[in-house]
Amino acid sequence: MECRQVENEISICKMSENVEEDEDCFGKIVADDNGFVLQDVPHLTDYIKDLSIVVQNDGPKRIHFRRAGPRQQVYFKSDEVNACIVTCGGICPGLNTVIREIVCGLSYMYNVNTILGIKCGYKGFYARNTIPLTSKYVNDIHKHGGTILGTSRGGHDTIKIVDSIQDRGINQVYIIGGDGTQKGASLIFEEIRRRDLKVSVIGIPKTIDNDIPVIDKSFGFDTAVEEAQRAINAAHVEAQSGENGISVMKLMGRNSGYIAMHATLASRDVDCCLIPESPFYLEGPGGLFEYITKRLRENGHLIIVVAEGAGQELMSEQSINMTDASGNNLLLDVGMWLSQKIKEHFTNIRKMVITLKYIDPTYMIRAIPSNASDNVYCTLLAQSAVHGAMAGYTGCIVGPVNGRHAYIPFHRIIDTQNQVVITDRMWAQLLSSTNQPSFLNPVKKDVDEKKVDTVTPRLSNSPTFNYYIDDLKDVLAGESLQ
Ligand SMILES: Nc1ncnc2c1ncn2[C@@H]1O[C@H](COP(=O)(O)OP(=O)(O)OP(=O)(O)O)[C@@H](O)[C@H]1O
Ligand SMILES: O=P(O)(O)OC[C@H]1O[C@](O)(CO)[C@@H](O)[C@@H]1O
Ligand SMILES: [Mg+2]
Repeated sequence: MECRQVENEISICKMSENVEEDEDCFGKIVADDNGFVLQDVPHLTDYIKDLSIVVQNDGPKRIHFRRAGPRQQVYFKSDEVNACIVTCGGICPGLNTVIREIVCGLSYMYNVNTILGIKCGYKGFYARNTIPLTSKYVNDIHKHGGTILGTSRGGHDTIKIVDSIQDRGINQVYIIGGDGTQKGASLIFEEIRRRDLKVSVIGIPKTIDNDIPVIDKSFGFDTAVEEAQRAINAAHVEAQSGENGISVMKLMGRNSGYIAMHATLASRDVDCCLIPESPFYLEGPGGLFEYITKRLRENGHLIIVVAEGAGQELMSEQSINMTDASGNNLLLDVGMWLSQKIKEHFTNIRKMVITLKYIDPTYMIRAIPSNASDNVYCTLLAQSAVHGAMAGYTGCIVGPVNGRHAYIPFHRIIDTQNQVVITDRMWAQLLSSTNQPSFLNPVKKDVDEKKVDTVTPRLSNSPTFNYYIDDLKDVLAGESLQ
């Protein structure tokens, strides 16, 4: 019997003989037809035969995903593989690491030598030259921010892209990008499938906003939060040194306030964190101005971190209704607007002396190379992607779900966005740590009611809790028990 310990918890064994059930002291071993065995734990019903079930939950079954990793069955010969890699959307720490590790993974683990870099995002498939990628070429790229391939927004034309894939004889497509990119990847996969092409399409989710659902977190997020600490430190020094010092700092987060929330919790110097998921108001009891007054009185200074997507509904007078090339709404500068409103209120109306500094490190936190933990994470993602493509999986992204790397079908992640759930524990912890108002019970609202409908839904259920990796399925060499 060949046994293997998986992550210190689960012993999965492959039997050379067909053992159906066995007793091991007080443990149980149960085998299935494929030769996989479950090292089960004792249960009361093993020895109390008439034990009755008190609650029987017949609700819908939980969703499981196929675990990522190497497989016994590989569907591509090394010299047959013609792979390509493309990066799309905004930049993010770790892009180059993922590129490097896909190239090295293909080359070292599967002896693949034909890998093309597609230049400048989706439009590069039909409008640009390609870059031949080798392990030597990518050797040092993880030490640099950005993407060596270049990236872009817009320009997704499914037919032209798939024509180009077909014309070039590409049979593995690695697509690194955020929510928009993965929507585009899903369309490419569908067209490839419609044409019956032997082409694996694997997405590697990228976004510092951490807004991709299902996965635990996206790469680059940790690095961005860490870099934000440097800016918060500067904001703190400025605020501490000025008379009634107020620092307003804007961080990225179009629809999701994860960076702002984590940067606030990590720093302990931030007095107030404003995110898109939690509408706020300025005037009146429980409002931001009242809180600023209180903090200045107590502490002499204060730091506000605001996610770029927060408070958009408050800036009705400046509405621009414009989109970028990918169709994303262009946001108004909430940091600038908020700074102006605070100045007006305290200087003009309250006749107070304040020293306000507006700090905008938004691009600085995403233009850097990934930190150590993101590097490890990027490597695991890239290797999972390579194993998946070589094993013939397609139409999916790779990513960790409840701590285990998995293959997740595109359709699971493209219809929703991951957002901070303000009724969840983490936001509650942030409110307790900053002591800021929750803004949940406004006496006076500044919100332009007409605009509220146009903003992203505020409360969503955290989808992560509903997803599990089934340890029994697909753990060893990729064969499912079912
Ligand atoms: N619904 C869609 N269908 C097809 N392609 C899309 C779609 N949305 C976006 N894309 C394409 O995906 C690419 C990147 O999209 P986008 O600019 O929205 O960035 P993203 O991948 O969401 O990354 P991020 O927002 O984190 O920077 C663009 O080339 C865009 O044309
Ligand atoms: O200015 P750009 O490059 O369009 O990117 C800005 C956007 O990119 C993101 O960082 C996502 O990548 C958002 O937070 C932000 O709104
Ligand atoms: Mg996006």
